[in-house]
Amino acid sequence: MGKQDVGGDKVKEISLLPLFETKQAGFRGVYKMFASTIFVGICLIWLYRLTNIPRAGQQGRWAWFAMFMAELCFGLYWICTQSVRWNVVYQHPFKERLSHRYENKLPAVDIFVCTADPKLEPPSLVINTVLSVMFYNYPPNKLSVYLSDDGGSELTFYALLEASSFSKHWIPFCKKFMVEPRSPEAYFAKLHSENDSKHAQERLAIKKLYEEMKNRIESALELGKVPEDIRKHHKGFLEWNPKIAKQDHQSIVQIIIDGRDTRAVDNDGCQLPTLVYMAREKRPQWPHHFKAGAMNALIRVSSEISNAPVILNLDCDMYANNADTVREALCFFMDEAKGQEIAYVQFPQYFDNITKNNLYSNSLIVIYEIELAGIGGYGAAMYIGTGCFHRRESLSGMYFKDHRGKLKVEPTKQVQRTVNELEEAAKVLASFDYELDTQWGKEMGLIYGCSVEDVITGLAILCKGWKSVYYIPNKKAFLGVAPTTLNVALVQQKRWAEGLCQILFSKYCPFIHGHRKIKLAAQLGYSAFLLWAPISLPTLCYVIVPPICLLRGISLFPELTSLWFLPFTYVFVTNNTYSLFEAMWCGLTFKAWWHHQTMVVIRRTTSYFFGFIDNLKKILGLSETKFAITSKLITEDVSRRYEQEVIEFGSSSTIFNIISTLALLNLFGFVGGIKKIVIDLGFKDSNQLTLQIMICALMILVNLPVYEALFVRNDKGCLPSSVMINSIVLASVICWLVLIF
Ligand SMILES: O=c1ccn([C@@H]2O[C@H](COP(=O)(O)OP(=O)(O)O[C@H]3O[C@H](CO)[C@@H](O)[C@H](O)[C@H]3O)[C@@H](O)[C@H]2O)c(=O)[nH]1
Ligand SMILES: [Mn+2]
Repeated sequence: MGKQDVGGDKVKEISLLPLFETKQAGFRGVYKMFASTIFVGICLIWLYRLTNIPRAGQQGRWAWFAMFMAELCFGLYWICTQSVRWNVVYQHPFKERLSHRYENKLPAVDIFVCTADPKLEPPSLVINTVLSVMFYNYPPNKLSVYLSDDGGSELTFYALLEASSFSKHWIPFCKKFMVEPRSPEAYFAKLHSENDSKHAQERLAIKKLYEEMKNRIESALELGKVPEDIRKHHKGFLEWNPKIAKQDHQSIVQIIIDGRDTRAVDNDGCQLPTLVYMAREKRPQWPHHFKAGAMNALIRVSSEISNAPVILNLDCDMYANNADTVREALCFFMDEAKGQEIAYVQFPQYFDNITKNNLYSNSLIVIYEIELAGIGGYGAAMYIGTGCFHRRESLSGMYFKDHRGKLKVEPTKQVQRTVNELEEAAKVLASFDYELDTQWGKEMGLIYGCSVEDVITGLAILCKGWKSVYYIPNKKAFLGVAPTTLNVALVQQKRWAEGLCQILFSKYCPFIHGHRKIKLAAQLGYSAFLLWAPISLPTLCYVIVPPICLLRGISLFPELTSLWFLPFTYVFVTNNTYSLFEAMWCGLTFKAWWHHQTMVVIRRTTSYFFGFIDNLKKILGLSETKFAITSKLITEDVSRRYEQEVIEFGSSSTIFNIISTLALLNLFGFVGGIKKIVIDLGFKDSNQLTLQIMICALMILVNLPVYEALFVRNDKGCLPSSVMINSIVLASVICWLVLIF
């Protein structure tokens, strides 16, 4: 519509329309009523435990208390998980309105990509992410892409150089055919039907270029170094000498493409975005604070070079899938009424390599579609790392009350300074000394000392008076790589559980620090995550105590014929039916939901438990924060089993010994219980043990893949015989001890 067509009033009206809209999810009333009935059931269970305590001296008194404590914890935890379901909201940005109002006043955006290890995070993966963000539907002179390489590797640097040359072909190709996704690897992996059009021909040509580049990068990786003839072509390689190691090197900053340079153009003559390689200084004796340290160095280095008011952070494995994402995110920051107070906009983290039935339950889809949207409903969306847009001011530690005015449109451009000068200045900012005796890692930037630097930083920002938004776009904005083996998945979960629990005891505990800044319901919502590690204790109790008591014929649950039986069954059945319904609503299959049940038991009894223990150690000063990088490498053998949805155990870690022992314990308990009923009791009084036997039976069903890996499978991913022997011995000893004492 031309400007002439609309009267003055109409123009005004359009410019007053909000840039985004918040809609509440439906059926909230119905859900609240339904949840109340479960709550009544939970209270009845507690009442049953309190009114039926075995008398002193009677068998199973301690077991009874243990069950009561476990049910008390589950009940309270359930309440936390409700607060994320009462106020689920979904956001809708209007990018046309943004263009209409601000097309010539769009702010600059800095995009940070983090990588840490060329072996676990192959450079070809990293540059796919970089290439995917070099061309958004956004003015290229307003985009700057920074790669932080904590691996300090010339191989990654080399890959980035290759990517910068390739981008000159890739961007025009994407533009010409409106190609998406803009990660070449993901794009070429898609099936393309037409074969002889102009598009197809050009695709073949560019695919060849891409594959040649990938080969060069991969053979350098195999060689372990960049070939001499290539090294000669870029002065950047001079930074690497044989003495440089991952944990021991000076700071390196290289502006590979200078977006200010009018000669920095693609093959069509269009401007390219700025592209910067950074490896912050590392010395073995100094802690480097993992991703948080990298992000803080990036914040400073970028402030010297492009200083955009908005920052997007991506992990190296998470490519951009939607070219409009930047515009959509800006709708939130630039909304006239509510945009001012928004510190960050978090997108869900979807994955590209999830199997049909979500083996390992890695897609976290219910968390993304419901729980995080629920916390977002209270204006306190969680910052969960990759896929988050930040307002630079809030990320640099500014309080909301000190913040003035809108996003700056023109970044403070460094027009006069040469690339060399900028690089030298940036190197100082990326050096270790720079942070000494400053507030970086405490009050400024990402917070140090926690293995979920993101969540704790998000809370710190909210506590400074800012609000945040969680936004699920219709077309997925980013796609990443999820773990493909059980071990890697559990190590990742352990890191999360440990870090989340640490927040509970830190000064950023939402209940204390967040008091009056974050709504109570949101505080409870955060606890649903922060309590992952502690919830392992009641779970272990529920997995261990019933089978042990079965062996001795001690009854812990009401009889089938008693009315108390009802609340137990009601809570159990409705809760699980609801979770199944929720999973299916999010698009999961029944089998995926079932995998999730297996994974919940495995995670809670191992990862979360170890996370809890390591937290205690940390509190006692016995250990320090660690960060085990998630491997993004997939070997062919493993990948085949992953595709077939066969769980990959394949090593003999403590974790697998525990999983197998618990599975066997429940099997033995079940057998013992049946024997008790049939032989010892001759079916008399068997009602007393029914519920307990059912619980063991469920545990057995959930553990079927474990038995299979122990006794049936013989591929490389099965459980090694050492684990089989350990767990049989351990479970038998436990049973034997139970029976003789
Ligand atoms: O010393 C380090 C360690 C890690 N990273 C980077 O941090 C990112 C996340 O590491 P990853 O091993 O992939 O961990 P995940 O558990 O998959 O990451 C999730 O959890 C992290 C911690 O909560 C968040 O930072 C991430 O954004 C989120 O995707 C990767 O890009 C790494 O390259 C560094 O830059 N330096
Ligand atoms: Mn990751």
